[in-house]
Amino acid sequence: MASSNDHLVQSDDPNHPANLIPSLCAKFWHLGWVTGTGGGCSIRDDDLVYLAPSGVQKELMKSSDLYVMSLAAQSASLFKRQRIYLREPKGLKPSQCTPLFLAAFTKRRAGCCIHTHSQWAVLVTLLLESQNKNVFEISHMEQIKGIGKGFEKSGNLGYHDTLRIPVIENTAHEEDLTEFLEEAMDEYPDTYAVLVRRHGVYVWGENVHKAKTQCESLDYLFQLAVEMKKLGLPWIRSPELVNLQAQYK
Ligand SMILES: CSC[C@@H](O)[C@@H](O)C(=O)COP(=O)(O)O
Ligand SMILES: [Zn+2]
Repeated sequence: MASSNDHLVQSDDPNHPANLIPSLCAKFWHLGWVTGTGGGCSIRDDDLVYLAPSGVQKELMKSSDLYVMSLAAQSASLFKRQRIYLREPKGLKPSQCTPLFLAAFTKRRAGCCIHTHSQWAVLVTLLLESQNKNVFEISHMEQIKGIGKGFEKSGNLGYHDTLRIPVIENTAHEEDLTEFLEEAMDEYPDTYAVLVRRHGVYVWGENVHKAKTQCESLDYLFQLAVEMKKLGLPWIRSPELVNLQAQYK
């Protein structure tokens, strides 16, 4: 089966998922999102899901290293943990993030899901841990407008909206995060991301462009939040300040 379906990862089109995953991961490595083999990215093109191998240097991946599966065949399988691949590269194992990426594809019909080990995301989860909180909230920041309003909703959040990103606790094995990620999606149906304590973040979007720009906007906001905390500035603008602004309108 493996070699017969090599055509699934062979294309001259730079926007083909099999070419995009390696090129995106190479870019993400420079941002510190996928260093030391951590993190990754998966793309769904209609029923086909493209996945990276596990434990490889994600910035050095080639299209021939990728796994391909049918999403429908996956959901139809009686044995959810048994995965059927249309294409499997030799001598590699599929990413441990696979069930988490599949959750974004099946529960939110995402076209792309990115997992980063960004230190900004990790630091935000640590700051929230010290406050006993399991949701990141920030308001009145222009970059919030880079995040969509939610699943099956059109348009993006506005400047006056509060962005909320749930946090789940880390587990010893990546795949054990799946049930908690799914629970967070149910509790926050409009979220496009879930932070993982002391680990990183999963971000998705309806297509590659949206997943990438939302991940960039969130990383920007996580970094900003860490710097604000250092300066003693609150993440939610206080009502007093809102009143003060209204006074001088
Ligand atoms: C530095 S090891 C990180 C892994 O355990 C995991 O968290 C991860 O993000 C990547 O898993 P992988 O199976 O290599 O795709
Ligand atoms: Zn990870």
